[in-house]
Amino acid sequence: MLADLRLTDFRNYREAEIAPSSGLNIILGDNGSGKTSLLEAIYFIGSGGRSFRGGRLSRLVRDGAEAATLFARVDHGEHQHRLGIRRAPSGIESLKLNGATPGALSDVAVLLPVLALHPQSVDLVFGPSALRRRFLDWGMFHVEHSFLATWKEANAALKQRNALLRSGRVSPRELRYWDQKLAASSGSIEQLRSGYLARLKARWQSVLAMLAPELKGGLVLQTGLRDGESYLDALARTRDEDLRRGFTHTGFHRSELKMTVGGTLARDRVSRGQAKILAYGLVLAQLPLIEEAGKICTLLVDDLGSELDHEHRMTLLRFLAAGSHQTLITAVDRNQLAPAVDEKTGAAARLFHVEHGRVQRISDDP
Ligand SMILES: Nc1ncnc2c1ncn2[C@@H]1O[C@H](COP(=O)(O)OP(=O)(O)OP(=O)(O)O)[C@@H](O)[C@H]1O
Repeated sequence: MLADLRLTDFRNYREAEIAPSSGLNIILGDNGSGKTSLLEAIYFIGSGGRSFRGGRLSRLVRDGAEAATLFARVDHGEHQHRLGIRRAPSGIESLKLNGATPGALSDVAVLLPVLALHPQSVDLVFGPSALRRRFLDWGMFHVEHSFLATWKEANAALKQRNALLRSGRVSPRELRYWDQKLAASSGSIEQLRSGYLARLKARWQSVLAMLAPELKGGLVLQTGLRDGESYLDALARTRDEDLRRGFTHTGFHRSELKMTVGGTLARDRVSRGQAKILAYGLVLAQLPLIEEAGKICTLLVDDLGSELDHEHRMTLLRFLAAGSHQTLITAVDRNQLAPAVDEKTGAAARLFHVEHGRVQRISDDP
């Protein structure tokens, strides 16, 4: 959970600080004031250097500045950690965790599980399978201890196998070696994925039952393996094509997470508003799974209103306001959140106002 964040030269912020509460936080401000950028900065830390906005990451650095820096204090279990990231237009320049340099961005990201609801969330429905697979893997990264090591192993085997395929001098013995490595780690990942997916799907369906009971959602993981086929068999089957194209066509990296509604592929059937509910439901379904693993999620909610009708928006807001996780919601004004975030729930929220890249706390909340 985020205790506080100081950002320098990030988007339109020259220098700003925010200390959100552990519950509901509302960030108010006019169009273009910097609300999304604030959420984006938090997401950047928790996602290991990504943005939910799309576009070039070099644009995160304020115009004319050399680099953006983010310093955060993060409560994780009993401990508080200090995280620091400096990002130049060309890439991450330095990374600090409690004053030392961590081995990888994932060492920082694991301390701050962030989930975001935002206009591009619909990509989880309409976008390529890789996005849904990454989303599923994000949950496992936080929940399954063995996932990261297995995933790194699988990735390394995949890279080596692809390099060998492209080398033009393929030794059958070496190829068999990488087949075995890739098959074993792909099998372990799929096993973890299917266990996690069963739990995620159950949660998703109960969130949907509350948000939009007319949407009967289904999620299926397709590995591309034929009936009774192992990964090793499949790698042998696609070997000739792999050699021809210099690329591995079978493995953990090719699994498809299919989303259906009423038995039809969701992306061919639903409206944009419905897609938003399906996608938001999927994001919200991760929250309890992360919490069951003893972690507290930070949920970032940007521009909730767009494309949702009043009733769906209010149901969603009530759900968010009642949650036990740390939530930051942006809005142009408070009326957008009323009556779901009413006087009672609103009084428990911490309010911030953003103007021209400056953040000001405007409530004396708990
Ligand atoms: N690299 C950058 N340097 C300086 N300013 C930037 C940079 N990138 C974006 N901006 C500006 O930052 C401002 C804040 O954008 P942001 O999307 O955070 O606003 P917002 O408050 O979420 O707006 P809205 O309510 O319209 O969604 C915009 O005016 C944008 O043009």
